[in-house]
Order: sequence, then structure tokens, then C-alpha cells
Amino acid sequence: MAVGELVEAALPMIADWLPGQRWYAGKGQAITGLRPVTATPLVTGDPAMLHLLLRVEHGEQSDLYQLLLGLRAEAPADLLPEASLGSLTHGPYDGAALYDAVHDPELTGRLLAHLATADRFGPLAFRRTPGPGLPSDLLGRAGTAEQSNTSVIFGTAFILKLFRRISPGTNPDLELSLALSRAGSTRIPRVAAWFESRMAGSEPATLGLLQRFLPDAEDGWELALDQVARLKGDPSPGNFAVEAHRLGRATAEVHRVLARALPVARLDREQTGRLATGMAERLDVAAAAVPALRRYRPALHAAFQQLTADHLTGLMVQRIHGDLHLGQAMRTPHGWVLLDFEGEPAKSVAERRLPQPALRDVAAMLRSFDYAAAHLLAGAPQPDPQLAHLAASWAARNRTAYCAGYTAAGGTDPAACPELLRALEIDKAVYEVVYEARHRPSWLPIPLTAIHRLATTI
Ligand SMILES: Nc1ncnc2c1ncn2[C@@H]1O[C@H](COP(=O)(O)OP(=O)(O)O)[C@@H](O)[C@H]1O
Ligand SMILES: O=P(O)(O)O[C@H]1O[C@H](CO)[C@@H](O[C@H]2O[C@H](CO)[C@@H](O)[C@H](O)[C@H]2O)[C@H](O)[C@H]1O
Repeated sequence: MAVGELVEAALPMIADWLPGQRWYAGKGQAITGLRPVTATPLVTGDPAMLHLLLRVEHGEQSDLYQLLLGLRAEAPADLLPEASLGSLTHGPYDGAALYDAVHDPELTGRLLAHLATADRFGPLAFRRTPGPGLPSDLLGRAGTAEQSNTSVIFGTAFILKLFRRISPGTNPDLELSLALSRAGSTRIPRVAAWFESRMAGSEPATLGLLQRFLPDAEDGWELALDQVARLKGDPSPGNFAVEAHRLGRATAEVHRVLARALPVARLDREQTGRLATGMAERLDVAAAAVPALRRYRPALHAAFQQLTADHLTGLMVQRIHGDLHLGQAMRTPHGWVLLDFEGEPAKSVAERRLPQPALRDVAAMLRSFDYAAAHLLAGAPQPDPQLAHLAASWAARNRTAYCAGYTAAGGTDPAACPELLRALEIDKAVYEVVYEARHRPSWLPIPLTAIHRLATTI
């Protein structure tokens, strides 16, 4: 494969295609440069697959992205339009179709085969966990979920998450999932393999994570929305609180295993100050970006100031999920399983790896019950007061049940730390305001309504 020429010919096509991808984080900023960092052929012949780590520059900033480029003399017949980068028009591959290889089942199947045999290609190292061997003859189909990354599913056996925006070092999703897997936790899908890039002078960067696929799992967000929708007139709305209680138990169990497997610490006085300052700084940055937040700043700052050193000194901090919500919880026939321990995509990896109060995850999940309830009312110009009352009661009931389950399984009782819980909920809602303003502006009223409530009920 004439790698250099191929990359040269592909770069302008990538520049056109990249901004349209769901996982591309630099939307709205003009790309000022594309710099290939590594280009590694993983499959040669027809079809071919080229692995590319590409530095995308926008102004002063830059991000590193992982691309898997497929190349065939004839484009696959059923290729989705958004997966196509077009046809090469010069050089040794003149006329060949260039596309996102994650949509080519044969090529993603070859990726699984590399994982199965723990291959090494130039800077790319494929690694397996001990245990039963992996099949090497399955085809992969790209998942359809709206994701920050790209997942490929192999039959009903495995799911491979391909991280798109790459940071140096071990991705927390791999780090925490491995720690939980090694401790024998059944609250996450078992890790089977991963692959990483080993570049001279830097830590290996995680590129992909293969886990058991949960074929019988139901997504917690979909389940909750289904229950909430029944509030609109079903005489026998289901009792999701039982599930919320179980989910609270599952969260506490995961926290317990993480606290045993990875370092924990107790906050000293200086660190307690940094916890509150971090929240205040994030609020100010968010308010600068989203004007609707500004009027709430004084009240929200006041809530953060209630986090005094006396409250927090000695508080235990540990590794946590970092972005827990109902969509990261899957109900299986054997109970709740948690996914995606990557943390909030907008934070740096260093920040995401810092030990945190475990209540941060609890607060995030409490926000999610509120989201599910608010989703019912979203879009209506004049919400029906009776429905609004039912939705608020649904959220309150499930929030209480979740906290009770968390406490029953040995987690710190959230009710025992009301100032901290409230500050953590505000911090999360502020993050959500920015997230929605950037990705789903029509959903912005959901966290803003919560901000209004949190700011006006002190
Ligand atoms: N092990 C699994 N089994 C079944 N479905 C899964 C599994 N892992 C992920 N999924 C599905 O893929 C979706 C996206 O996965 P996630 O890890 O949250 O990716 P991202 O980091 O890109 O958001 C999940 O919401 C879930 O529906
Ligand atoms: O799943 P991701 O890791 O990509 O997380 C991001 O997207 C989530 C939305 O999919 C977002 O979660 C917010 O919306 C959820 C409903 O769609 C809701 O249940 C969550 O409570 C709410 O925070 C998450 O914040 C973001 O990081």
C-alpha cells in the first residue's frame, strides 16, 4: 500500500467529511490544518483498511482523532451516504471508493481477528484479557446509537467501542472497566480485549475497547421514558421505583468495588476549597457561553459557598463513573449493568481521572430521573399543570427510591450530605446546560428548568 500517497489524496476528502460526523467535537470552528500522526495499514488488498491518527487543528487548538479508512475498487453497494468520503481522483488508487471502514462488516471483522490474535502493527498493539479465546470469523455491524464514539457489534457476542477523540494515556473507560472486570464485578460487561497506540515518548493511548455484548439488555433511559409516557392516562402506570431502588444498589456496589480496586483519599482543607472553586469556575465559564444561565449565577454561587471546609474535610474521594445517567444503565435479566466509564467527554482525561466524592455519580443519576420526567413536558407551550404535577411526583418517587437503594447497599446516605448533593446536582445541571446548548438546543429548557428550581429553592 502506498500509504503516503493515499493519505495525501485522502486529506482534502477528510476535511470535507469530518465536520458532518456526530462524534466530531470541533463543530462550528474552521479546520485550519490536518496533520497525520500515524498511518497504519491494517488490511491490504481489495478491500483495504488504513488506520489513521489525525491531528485536526482549529486556530490555536488541536484534537487528535482516530479514523479507519476503507478502500475498495467498487464502493460497497449498501454504504450509507454519511459513511462515504467519495472517490479518489488521482494517484495509485485513482477511482477507488474511500469510506468510513466501521460501516464495512468485512473490515470490522478483520479488526476483531487482530484483537483475537493480539497482533501488533507498527505503533498499534492489540491486547486481550486472559480467558476464553475470541472468535475471529464474525462480521461487525456499526451501532445506530447517537454516540460520542463509534461502536461495532459482532453477532450477539461482543461490542467494540472505537474511541474517536483520542487523549494520551489509558482511557478511564478501559481503566475502570478492567479494574471492575478483574475484581469479578458483574455490574459491567466483561472486558475481552482492547487496542492502543504506542508512540515513542508518550503513554499508550487507548483506541478501542471490546466488551461482552448484552443481547437481552434494555436501555434505562428508554425504560424510564416508557414509564413516564404512561403518566398521560394509563390507569395502571408501572412502578419504576422498584427498578430505581435496584439501580441505586447497583451503583453502590460499583462504587464499593472501585474503592477497593483503585486509590482512595480523604479531602484535606485545601482540597475542599478546590472542590467548591472548581464548581464556581465551571459555572462562570458556562454562563459566559450560555446567556440564559447568567441570572442564576448569584444564587448558584451561594449554594457552592455553603460547601465549607467544616462540611467536607475528611470526605472520602475515589474513582467514579463520572457521567452516570439512565442511558448508561442497562437492565438485564440478571440486574442492572453500568456502561461507559469514560466520564464527561468535555473534561480533560487528567480531570476525569481525579478521585471524586462518590455522591457525584448519585447526583448525576438523580438529574437523569428529572430529565426523564421533564422530557414528558418538553415542547408543550403551556404544560398541563396536572401532568406537570404527575411528572414531578414521578421524578421525586424515583429519586427517593434510587437513594434508598444506594444507602441499603452500603453507599453513603445522600440525605446525610444535603449541601454537597445539592451543589453536585447544580454542577451537573450547569454541565447539561452547556451540553444541550451545543448539541441539542431544543432540549436546553430541561436543564434550565432544573437550574431555576435549584436556584430558587434554597
Ligand atoms: N455491552 C453492551 N451491550 C449492549 N449494548 C451496549 C453495550 N455497550 C454499549 N451498548 C449500547 O451502545 C450505546 C453507546 O455506548 P457507550 O459506551 O455509552 O458509547 P459512547 O461513549 O459513544 O456514548 C449504549 O447506550 C448502549 O445502548
Ligand atoms: O452518553 P454520553 O457519554 O455521550 O453523555 C453525553 O450525552 C448524554 C445524552 O445522551 C448526556 O445526558 C443528558 O441527557 C440524558 C438524556 O438523553 C439524561 O438522561 C442525562 O441525565 C443528561 O445528563 C450527558 O450529560 C452527556 O455527557
